[in-house]
Amino acid sequence: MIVLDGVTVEYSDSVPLERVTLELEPGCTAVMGPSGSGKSTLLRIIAGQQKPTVGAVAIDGVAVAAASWRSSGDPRVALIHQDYRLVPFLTVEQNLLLAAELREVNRSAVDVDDALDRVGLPSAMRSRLPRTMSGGEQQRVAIARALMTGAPVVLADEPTGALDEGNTERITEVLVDLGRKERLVIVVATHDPGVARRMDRCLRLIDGKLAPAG
Ligand SMILES: Nc1ncnc2c1ncn2[C@@H]1O[C@H](COP(=O)(O)OP(=O)(O)OP(=O)(O)O)[C@@H](O)[C@H]1O
Repeated sequence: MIVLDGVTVEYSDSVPLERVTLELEPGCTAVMGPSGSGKSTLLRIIAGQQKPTVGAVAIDGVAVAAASWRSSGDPRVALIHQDYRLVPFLTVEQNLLLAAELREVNRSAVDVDDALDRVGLPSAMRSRLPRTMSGGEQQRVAIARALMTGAPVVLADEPTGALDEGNTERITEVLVDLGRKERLVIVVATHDPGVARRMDRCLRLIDGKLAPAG
């Protein structure tokens, strides 16, 4: 379980998160809120990519590790972006293996076909370059890359923001399955009410504060 305790993020001219306290269980949580309400900041804080000004974040009782010269954040968390961020000159397989290597995943746990299968892509796609794939396929590769790390927490920042309706549906389905069937903690920042409805729970941020549930 992820616990945020009184998390505030403050810059000289803005306060993107203010005293946010919440618990996130395995399953799917949507985070909605207007542009600038702090959704991406919240995901970066959970991933350890940014330190709160005040407050604490822990996963299963252990404080989230901050990014350092060796890592981009806590190894228990994988972050997926709207624009996929695949390495363009590497094949699908190489993109996935690179993620496992950077996270120092045990070789016996590295299984490219399994990761592709879990996001509904055929193993024949292993040798494709990202530019030869549709946006929806690339986003599925980005999710498979997150799975390669073995992280029990997968955060997705607007994962369907650049996709059409059909691909939005497919990506949402993949994330929902990972939360419900595999019991990963899935947190999805989204502007799409249709995506949020599919999740188990929806949080709302307004000006950096958590809106009351309901
Ligand atoms: N490094 C920074 N320095 C100053 N202000 C920042 C910084 N990073 C974010 N902010 C501010 O924090 C606020 C929240 O930004 P954030 O990206 O978390 O919002 P968001 O809800 O994800 O927005 P969107 O839906 O448009 O992606 C914004 O007002 C933004 O300008």
